[in-house]
Amino acid sequence: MSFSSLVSDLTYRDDDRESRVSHLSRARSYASTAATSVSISGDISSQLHGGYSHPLARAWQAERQLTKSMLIYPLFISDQPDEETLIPSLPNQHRRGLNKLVPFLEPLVRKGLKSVILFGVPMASGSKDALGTAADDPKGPVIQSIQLLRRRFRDLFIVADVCLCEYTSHGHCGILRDDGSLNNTLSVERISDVAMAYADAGAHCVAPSDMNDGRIRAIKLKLIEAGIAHQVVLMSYSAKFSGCLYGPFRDAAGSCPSFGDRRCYQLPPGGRGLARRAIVRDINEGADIIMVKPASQYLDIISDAKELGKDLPVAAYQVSGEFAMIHAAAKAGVFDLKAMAFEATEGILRAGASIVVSYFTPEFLDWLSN
Ligand SMILES: NCc1[nH]cc(CCC(=O)O)c1CC(=O)O
Ligand SMILES: [Zn+2]
Ligand SMILES: [Zn+2]
Repeated sequence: MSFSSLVSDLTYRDDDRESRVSHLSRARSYASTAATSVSISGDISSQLHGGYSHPLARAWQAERQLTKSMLIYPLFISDQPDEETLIPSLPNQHRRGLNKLVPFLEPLVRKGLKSVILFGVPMASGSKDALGTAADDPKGPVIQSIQLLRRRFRDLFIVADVCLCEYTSHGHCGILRDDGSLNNTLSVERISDVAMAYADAGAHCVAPSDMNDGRIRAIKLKLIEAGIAHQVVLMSYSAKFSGCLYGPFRDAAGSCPSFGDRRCYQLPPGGRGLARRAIVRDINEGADIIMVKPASQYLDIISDAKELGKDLPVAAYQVSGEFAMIHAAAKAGVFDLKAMAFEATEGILRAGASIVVSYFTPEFLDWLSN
């Protein structure tokens, strides 16, 4: 038996401690008698298996290991206080009213949930208009839930997504000109007002996902002017790509554009250069965290964000389509759900993210406890 076949034999018996030990002593005695004939010069660096033979040693290979504090859980908050509706295209996820929020979150917070991101969903007829007035309605779902969650969960970090598409009659992420294109100036003015309203209500973090140019600077300036810039995190969805992965979210939030698409403000999937420019711009405008979205299809962009903003945390949003796709494939027997959820997330962390927005958060809280 050759030394190398003995070693691979050992590897295959990794789980069987008894036989592993006896093989080990055989290997040692073989190695000592064969020492004169085994050349150890030159190719020592070819021996890698030893470095990851144990589960803990395997975990140590990752620069970053997933922890509960890296996770942000998206919540869809309806303006109907008692609503609790399953979203068919987004497995296990619900749209919930204010009265359903605390009972739902209590067990998750007990399991170690650290952060949520809030999306308001106005269901009442007539609540949408051209300016997205409902977005910062003090009686609306986002402001109400920020106040409720701040009161009920002292340590929960509350992120408010800032956009208009859930609240506008046309479903676009800003205020439109007559020709249907975004009026950037008016949109930035409105978006920064909404962000301020959420920060005033007590959001720890505001996260504009609208993609209007210059909104990070506008929000930062208003936060400074109001004297609260020192206690609010500004997380920019800097590199948000248009594509087909937001479908289930738009079902959940009722935010599908009534005409056209978002290709003139969200980035084209091939636009790596544009993404890099947007990331640099948002850092210069005062972003505290850079987000890349979607996640798994854009790992190069996550790694670019980490390179360009090496002193900022990078967040990645594993979006509704990525989540639904993993569920569908697991259901079809392609792979095990948990294994894939970890593999996808490990890829996202490896690329450079240290914050992950994920619909898998409740599952991860269980999986990371064991
Ligand atoms: N500005 C809206 C918004 N904020 C977060 C998401 C996507 C999240 C997901 O798909 O899970 C979207 C959808 C969109 O741009 O249409
Ligand atoms: Zn939007
Ligand atoms: Zn949004």
